[in-house]
Order: sequence, then structure tokens, then C-alpha cells
Amino acid sequence: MEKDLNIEKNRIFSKEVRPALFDYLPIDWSSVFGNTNGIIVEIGFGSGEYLQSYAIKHPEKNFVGFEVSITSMKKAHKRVESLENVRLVITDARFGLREFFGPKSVEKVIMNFPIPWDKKSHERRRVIVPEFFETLSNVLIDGGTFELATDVEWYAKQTMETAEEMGFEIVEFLKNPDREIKTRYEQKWIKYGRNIYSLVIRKIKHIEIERLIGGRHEMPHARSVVVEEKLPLLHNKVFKEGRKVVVVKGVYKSTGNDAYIIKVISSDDEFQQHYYLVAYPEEQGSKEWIIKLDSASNPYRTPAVKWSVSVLADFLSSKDEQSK
Ligand SMILES: C[S@@+](CC[C@H](N)C(=O)[O-])C[C@H]1O[C@@H](n2cnc3c(N)ncnc32)[C@H](O)[C@@H]1O
Repeated sequence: MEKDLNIEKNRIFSKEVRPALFDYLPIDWSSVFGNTNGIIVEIGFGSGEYLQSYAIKHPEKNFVGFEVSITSMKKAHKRVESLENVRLVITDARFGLREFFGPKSVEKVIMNFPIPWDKKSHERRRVIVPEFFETLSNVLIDGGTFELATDVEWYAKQTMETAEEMGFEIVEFLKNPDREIKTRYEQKWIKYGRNIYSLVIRKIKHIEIERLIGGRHEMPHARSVVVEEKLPLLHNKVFKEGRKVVVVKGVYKSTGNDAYIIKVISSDDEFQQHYYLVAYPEEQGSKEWIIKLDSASNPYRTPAVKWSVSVLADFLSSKDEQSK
């Protein structure tokens, strides 16, 4: 069954989402699903039982699920692979919701039992933060909703406060609701005697947001006159500019040709990606080098990923050497 999963490099999409993604962002979901039905998004679908039941009950809607756990993705994929109206994506939902969906394109976003990440040191992992409501204010249709179920009371209350501050309306707040579909975590917390809280929050104000990608999903190459001796100096170098950070984790000389493979971690704010660049002379013995994304890597072409190519080319270039 797993052969149907599109496992390519470090990205997984069920069915045909991936090719659509490569061409253009935001994704044209009507061409992915072959219809213009309303879209419902679930963040952190876990084993996928909620998504599966919901999608079976509502064949007139399309469903997109986001997960970061590959184990969960595989379990959920088995449940939903025969459903035409479901697509699963392995990606941080904070990135995916903003980059894959255009303005007013989602009817509802659902989150069931997210980890609240209450420790200060884990704050960076939280999904429900003011920026998340900015994304919702853009991607939800007018009157579209965000639904949260949680066993953590302070988290439910904090979510309502943030939502109100961000111009949303609280439609419903229930303690121990009788929910028709119960997720795996929900069943567990009920068994342990914990209270369950459910919220429905409605968008009333639309805002424009800045997307990281937007448009054709391409990657520039860089050409530079390279000083080869500088390549080992790249190791552990950190480059920063505005919201972009690029860290070089390793530089490896390829055997059998003049190429170097460069292991890079780049971040656009909180969104981090690991990938490889390759640097090689344009022709044997030439001082002109090409620096580009290695074909075995497939990061989203964010500003930091694009910048990594040019900032490394600048560092390696002889111009820099002459100016010393
Ligand atoms: C506590 S589990 C709940 C799973 C399921 N919704 C349930 O109720 O049984 C939280 C899930 O959210 C996923 N998750 C955490 N952060 C995420 C993010 N930024 N984007 C997408 N999924 C995320 C985790 O991998 C995990 O599967």
C-alpha cells in the first residue's frame, strides 16, 4: 500500500498533490481534486480516524490533512487511500496552510488535541500563535471557521483570547461535548477522566498576508569564479540576513569528479529545511563554477533556500578574496 505514497526525498504527499505543488504555489486545489468543492483542512491528523470518518460523511467536501510525523502519515494513508476527496501532506501546517492555500480558499480548519507545548523552551513548536490567526484571516472564506478540541483548559481559553484579539468571533465553547467522531487522543483522555473542551471560532475580518513563496516554484543557479581553497572554510559557517538563516553543516569532496556536496540547514523564521547544494566547475579546470541545489534534495524554494545559493557563491568567489 505504501508504494502509492509519493515518498520522494524528505517529502511525502498522497496521490497527485506533489506535481501540482512543484509548478506553482498556492496550489490549485480544484485541479488536484478535479472539482471546486469546499475545502476542509485538518492539522495534526494523527492516525487519521477523524479525517476518514469526516470525509466519508461528506463526499461533497474536499479534505487536506497536514502531519509532521511519518509514522502517523503511513497509518492515516492506509485509512484514506481509497477516498477520492482526501489528500495528506507531510509538512509543518504553519507553513503549509499559508503557502499552499490562496486567500478565501478554505471553509474550515480543524485541530484535534494538539500538544500545547507549555514549556518556554518548546514555545517555538506551538501552532496556535497570533501569526496562525493571521494566516486563518487570509485563507478562510468569509465566515469560515477554526475548530479546536483539547483536554487542556488553559489552552482553550488562551486560544479564545488570542482569537478575539485577532478579530475573530467565538461561536461556541463547550465542556465535555458529545462529539460524534472521537479521535484516538480524545478516547484516551476520556478514559483517564479528563475534561474535553471544544471551540468554534469564526472569521469576520479578511486580511492580506505576505507569503514566503507565491508563484512559480523554481530555484536559481549561481555562477561564480570560485577559489577552491575556500570550500572547506564553509564548514559550520552561519549566514544571516533579515528573516533568513543559512548554516553549513558539512562540505564533502565528491570522489571521481571535481564536485563538492554542501550540507545546508536554512530557516525562514521558524521554518527549517535540510538539504544539499552542489558546487562544481562549469568545465574541467575552469575557474567559473556552478552552485545549485543537488538533485537528491527537494526543499521548498523559500527565500532562505534561494539565498543559500547566492550567499555561498559570494563567499566562495575570488572577488571576496581580492577585497581582503
Ligand atoms: C497529540 S497528537 C493528536 C493526534 C490526533 N489529532 C488525535 O486527536 O488523536 C498531535 C499531532 O499533531 C502533529 N503535529 C504537531 N505539530 C504539527 C505541525 N506544526 N503541523 C502538522 N502536524 C503537527 C503531531 O505529529 C501529532 O500527530
